Amino acid sequence: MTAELIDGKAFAADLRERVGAHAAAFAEKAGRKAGLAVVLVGEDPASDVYVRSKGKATIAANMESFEHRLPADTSEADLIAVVERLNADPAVDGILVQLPLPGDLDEQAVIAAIDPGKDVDGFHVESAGRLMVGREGFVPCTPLGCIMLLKDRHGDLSGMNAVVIGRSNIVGKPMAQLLLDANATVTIAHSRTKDLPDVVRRADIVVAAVGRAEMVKADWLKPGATVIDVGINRLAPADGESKGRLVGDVDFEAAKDVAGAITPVPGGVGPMTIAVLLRNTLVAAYAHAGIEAPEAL
Ligand SMILES: Nc1nc(=O)c2c([nH]1)NC[C@@H]1CN(c3ccc(C(=O)N[C@@H](CCC(=O)O)C(=O)O)cc3)C=[N+]21
Ligand SMILES: [Mg+2]
Repeated sequence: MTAELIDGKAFAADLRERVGAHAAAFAEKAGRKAGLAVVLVGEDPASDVYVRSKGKATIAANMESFEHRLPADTSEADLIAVVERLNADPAVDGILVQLPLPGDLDEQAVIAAIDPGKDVDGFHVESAGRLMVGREGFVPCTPLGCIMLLKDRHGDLSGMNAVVIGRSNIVGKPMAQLLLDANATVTIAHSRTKDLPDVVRRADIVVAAVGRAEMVKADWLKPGATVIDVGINRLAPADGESKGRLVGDVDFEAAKDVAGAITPVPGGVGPMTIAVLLRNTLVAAYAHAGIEAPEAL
């Protein structure tokens, strides 16, 4: 191993600690805690574990957690009615509707119903538009967490070559925009990109967000590159395992001997996502209370 490990878990713990202290100060000033509502439709066990860990993290950060669990056969109208109630609820500062939604519920229609001032996931078109034109707004938690890790390591990203692999609305596209805002030279690669290994080899910064286990190989990397692995893929259980291993989109075992720095999976980007969600919720709370948010947030 020659790469430095980028300890997202430790960075996230630090961020949560800071947010928790500011959230306590907020509660003093505002006379109420900041509140995050999470809506989970259906009974996917992985989502359930994840929603519960978010609830715990919210409470640990001195905020209020509201969970709404709805049956898998909930209609779009009923789901939107729940979102509208949360929009109107003054105890709720942030609303997260857990994706993916089951069945043929229209995710875009549901997200569009969220008050953009409570859109702590940053998935609303208003938030996406604000990010694109450089106006203040909520930025999706995963890419914001990634850019925090990159700025922590490199300080200034000006002129660096960044390659984002993946073009989703929730990671790839906002990630590219944040890198561009930091004056990196940005390439977005995807499933139709020609000569992907050669494209990745030019990168000083690689952000892998494709959702394919260990797809990015060590010999695709420029020696010394910084690698941010957004993927969280569960492998099939090997002999004697009850649960498969969790791996990223990068072949970590080989890549760690070529990269300059790399995030592990687990313990890299995943924990940052939750910490940033809490941070966004507290920013929303300050705005709702009409109190200026501390600079450090
Ligand atoms: N509206 C919405 N917003 C989301 O942000 C959202 C979502 N829906 N749906 C599901 C995905 C997934 N996601 C994760 C966040 C943290 C970890 C995380 O903390 N992972 C740990 C380990 C997890 C484990 O051990 O299973 C890690 O990477 O170290 C994972 C996954 C947020 N998502
Ligand atoms: Mg995410």
